[in-house]
Amino acid sequence: MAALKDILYKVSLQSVSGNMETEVTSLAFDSRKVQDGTAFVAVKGTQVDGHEFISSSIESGAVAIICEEMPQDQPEGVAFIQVQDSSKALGFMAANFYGNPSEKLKLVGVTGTNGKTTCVTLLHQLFRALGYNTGLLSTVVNKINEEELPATHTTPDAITLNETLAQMVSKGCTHCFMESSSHAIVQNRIAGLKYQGAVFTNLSHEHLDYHKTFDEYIKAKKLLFDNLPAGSFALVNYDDKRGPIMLQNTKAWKHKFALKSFADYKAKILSNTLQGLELDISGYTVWFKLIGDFNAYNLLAVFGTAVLLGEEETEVLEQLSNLDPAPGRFEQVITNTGITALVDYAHTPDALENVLSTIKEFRTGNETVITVVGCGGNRDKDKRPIMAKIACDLSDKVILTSDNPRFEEPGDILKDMQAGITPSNFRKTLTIEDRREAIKAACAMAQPNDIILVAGKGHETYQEIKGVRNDFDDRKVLSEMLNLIHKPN
Ligand SMILES: CC(=O)N[C@H]1[C@@H](OP(=O)(O)OP(=O)(O)OC[C@H]2O[C@@H](n3ccc(=O)[nH]c3=O)[C@H](O)[C@@H]2O)O[C@H](CO)[C@@H](O)[C@@H]1O[C@H](C)C(=O)N[C@@H](C)C(=O)N[C@H](CCC(=O)O)C(=O)O
Ligand SMILES: Nc1ncnc2c1ncn2[C@@H]1O[C@H](COP(=O)(O)OP(=O)(O)OP(=O)(O)O)[C@@H](O)[C@H]1O
Ligand SMILES: N[C@H](CCC[C@H](N)C(=O)O)C(=O)O
Ligand SMILES: [Mg+2]
Repeated sequence: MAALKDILYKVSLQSVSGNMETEVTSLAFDSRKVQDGTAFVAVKGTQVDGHEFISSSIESGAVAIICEEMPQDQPEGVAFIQVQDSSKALGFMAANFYGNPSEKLKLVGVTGTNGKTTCVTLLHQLFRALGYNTGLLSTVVNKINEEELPATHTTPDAITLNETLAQMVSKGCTHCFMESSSHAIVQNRIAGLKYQGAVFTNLSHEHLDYHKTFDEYIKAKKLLFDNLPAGSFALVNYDDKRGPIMLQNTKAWKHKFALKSFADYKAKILSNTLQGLELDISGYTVWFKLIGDFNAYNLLAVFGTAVLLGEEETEVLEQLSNLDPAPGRFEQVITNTGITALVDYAHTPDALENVLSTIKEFRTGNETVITVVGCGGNRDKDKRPIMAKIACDLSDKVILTSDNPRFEEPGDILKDMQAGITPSNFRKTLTIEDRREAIKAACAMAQPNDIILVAGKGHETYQEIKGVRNDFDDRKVLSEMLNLIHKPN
C-alpha cells in the first residue's frame, strides 16, 4: 500500500484531477485484474486501447486512473492523472510501488537477437557457484536462487518484473541477470529500472513484424544503452557491425568483447568439438561444455560481465568451465541408436546458420544431416523463406514443418518457407505439417552415424495452435521416435 503521489515519483504529469494522497493497494494495466484500491494504467496496445477499459476498471474498484487522454466521465472519489506516455509511467510506477528493487541489487540486462538466454543462464549459474544469492529473468524460467517461477515472456511486464525483483531482494539476492528483449524496451517494460550494466550479444534478422524496419529494431536495442546511468557498464560484441552503434550515446563505461576485433575481453578458439570448446581466454587455456563457435561469444560476454562486476578472472574461468548450457540449446538427445540427435532453439536465420555450420564442422563427411524446421505463426514472415534456404543449403535433407502456428494456417506458413527453396534444393526437401510426423520421418530416414537437427523450439514444451498450447517436447518426441524406429538391441 502506498500514496498515489509517492507511486508517481519521477513520472512526468500533464494534468491531475483528484486526491494525490489516495491510498493505492495494487497496480494493474489489465482491467480484468483490477480490485478495490487498484491504480489502473490505460495503455494503448497492439490489439486494443486500454483507455476503453477505464469505466469497467472503476466499476471493479479502481481508485486512480493513469491515462494519456482524460475521459469525459470522471466519477467522484477517483483520481485521474494524465501523462504523456502511459507505458513509461507504468514502468516508473511499478518500480516505486515495489520500493525500487533494482536499486537494491546489481541488475544486468542482456540484449541482442541471439544468445540472451544462454548468457543470463550461465551468469545465474556462475554467480550461484561463486556463492551469491542470485536472480534470473529469462525466456525459459525465472529463478530466485534455485526456486523456479514460470516465465511467460522473455522480459516480463513492468509489474511482474518489479514484483519479482522485490522478491529477489527480500530473499537476499545481490545480483539479477535478465534478458531485455526489444519488445520490452520499446514497450517500456523496463522503464524505471536501474541497471548496473548492459550487454549486447549480436543483431540479425528477427521480429520485423513488430519493429517494421531493421533500423527501428537497432534503435530499440540501442535505447537500453542510451538509458544506462553514468557509473554503470556497457559491454558489447565488437565483432558485430552494430556493436559500436550501441556505444554511441551511452553515459556508461564502455567495454568490448571480441574474437576478431581489438577489445577488452578477447578469446581465441583452440578447438571446437561435439564435446565442447577449448578457448584461449585472457591468456588462460580453458575447456567449456558449450558447443559451437557462436558460444565463444556468449562465454566471453559472461566472462567480461563477471569481471566487470568485480569477480576474479581465474575463479570465474574455473567455475564457468563446469557449467552446462541452457536447456534446449544444442541439446543432445542421447539414445543407443548411433544417430546424433540434436534439439536447438534456432528460430532466426542467423541462429540456424550458426548451428548448421557448427554441425558441418563436426561431420567427417559420410553422415547425412537431416534438419527438421518450421517458423512461428503471427511472427516475422520475412524470415521464413530465408530460414528454409539456409536449412537446405547446409543440410542433406530437410523436412519443413510447423512451429507454433498460433492463429495462422500452418499450410500458409509452409508456403512462405517453400518460396525460399531453390530448384536445385527442391529434391532434398519434404513438407510435413504435423511436427510429430515430421520428426518421425526424419528418424526413419536416418541411419547410424547420421545427424538429425530439430530446430526452433528448444526448451519449449508445447505446440501453440489457435490459442491453445498442446503438450509437445521436441526432445521427448525425438527420443521416442528414435527408440521406436531403431529399436536398440
Ligand atoms: C506484441 C506484444 O508484445 N504484445 C504485448 C503487449 O500486448 P498488446 O500491446 O498487444 O496489448 P493489447 O492486447 O492490445 O491490450 C492493450 C492494453 O489493454 C489492456 N486490456 C486489454 C483487454 C481488456 O479486457 N482489458 C484491458 O485492460 C491490456 O492489458 C493492455 O494493457 O503487452 C502485453 C502486456 O505486457 C504483453 O503480454 C503482450 O505480449 C504478447 C502476448 C506477446 O506475444 N509478446 C511477444 C511478441 C513478446 O513480447 N516477445 C518478447 C521477445 C521474445 C524474444 O525474442 O525472446 C518477450 O519479451 O517475450
Ligand atoms: N551468440 C550467438 N550468436 C548466434 N547465434 C546464437 C548465439 N547464441 C545462441 N545462438 C543460437 O540462437 C538460439 C537461441 O539462443 P538463446 O536462447 O540464447 O537466444 P535468445 O536471444 O535468448 O533468444 P530469444 O530472443 O528467443 O529469447 C540458440 O539455440 C542458438 O541456435
Ligand atoms: N521469443 C521468440 C521465440 C520464437 C520461438 C519459436 N518457436 C516461435 O514460436 O516462433 C518469439 O516469441 O518470437
Ligand atoms: Mg531468450
